[in-house]
Amino acid sequence: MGHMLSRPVLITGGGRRIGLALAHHFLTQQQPVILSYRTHYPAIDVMRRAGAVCIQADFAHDEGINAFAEAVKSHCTSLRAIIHNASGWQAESPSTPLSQVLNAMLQIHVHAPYLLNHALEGLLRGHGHAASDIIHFTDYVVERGSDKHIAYAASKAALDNMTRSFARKLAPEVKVNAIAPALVLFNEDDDAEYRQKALNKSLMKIAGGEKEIIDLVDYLLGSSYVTGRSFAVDGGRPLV
Ligand SMILES: NC(=O)C1=CN([C@@H]2O[C@H](COP(=O)(O)OP(=O)(O)OC[C@H]3O[C@@H](n4cnc5c(N)ncnc54)[C@H](OP(=O)(O)O)[C@@H]3O)[C@@H](O)[C@H]2O)C=CC1
Ligand SMILES: Nc1nc2c(c(=O)[nH]1)N=C([C@H](O)[C@@H](O)CO)CN2
Repeated sequence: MGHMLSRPVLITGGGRRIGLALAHHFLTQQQPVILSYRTHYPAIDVMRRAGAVCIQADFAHDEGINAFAEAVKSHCTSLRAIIHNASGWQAESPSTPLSQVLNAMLQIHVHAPYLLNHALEGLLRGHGHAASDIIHFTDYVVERGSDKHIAYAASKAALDNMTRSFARKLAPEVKVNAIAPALVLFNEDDDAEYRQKALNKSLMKIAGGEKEIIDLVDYLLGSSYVTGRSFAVDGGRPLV
């Protein structure tokens, strides 16, 4: 039995970028954190020293998801929130069988949230009206599709739909909402041409940055009323 945390926020994919920024934010607020990581970046050791419980997990197969759920239960008897951040942005490519792309996208964006929400429901309940939260990270492409990330967009659309299903199942103790970003962070290998093209796709012409997401997560956790909804963080992209 690991050391027991008091109502931690659970963040999947907390080893880098937005998930790591969220974990750091909550720890700074003295909010206990459990995070999953697949790759052991140096940041994981930093988070551990800061008090986070960091659990290695690969959600590529249901066995890994279910084992992670059991590991979470060994560290806490209740959860403040589950933030489903873990994701793969995989495009279709001639070198990868289509079934492999589709299975990978469904595994991380549908199997993981679906199985973890069911497995950990009991840890979210029992704390009163709107006392717990689930947040699904979807994507702007849920609205309009994507010609280059078809399986990715479809799996995020399924996650968007599950937001409403779990909101109906878990209210009023647990609120369930989605955050649908467009360009929040570039990837290191994004070249100047790609970056400029991507920036031009929104009205605001910037990448939103982690703080936009963190501030919205704080709002959702602080609400006693909002549930079953998706919140776009897209710089006005649909209006371009
Ligand atoms: N960045 C952006 O501009 C946008 C982001 N979003 C969404 O916001 C969320 C955060 O985005 P971002 O920080 O860029 O995400 P990243 O792609 O940078 O990180 C995703 C995390 O998920 C983990 N992960 C991937 N596959 C698996 C798996 N099979 N099992 C366990 N963990 C896995 C990764 O682990 P590892 O490091 O080991 O690969 C990584 O830590 C995502 O859901 C994303 O889809 C949506 C639109 C735009
Ligand atoms: N898991 C991820 N999903 C997405 C990423 C990412 O880096 N990891 N990035 C994007 C892009 O920023 C896209 O929104 C640009 O138009 C989408 N999803």
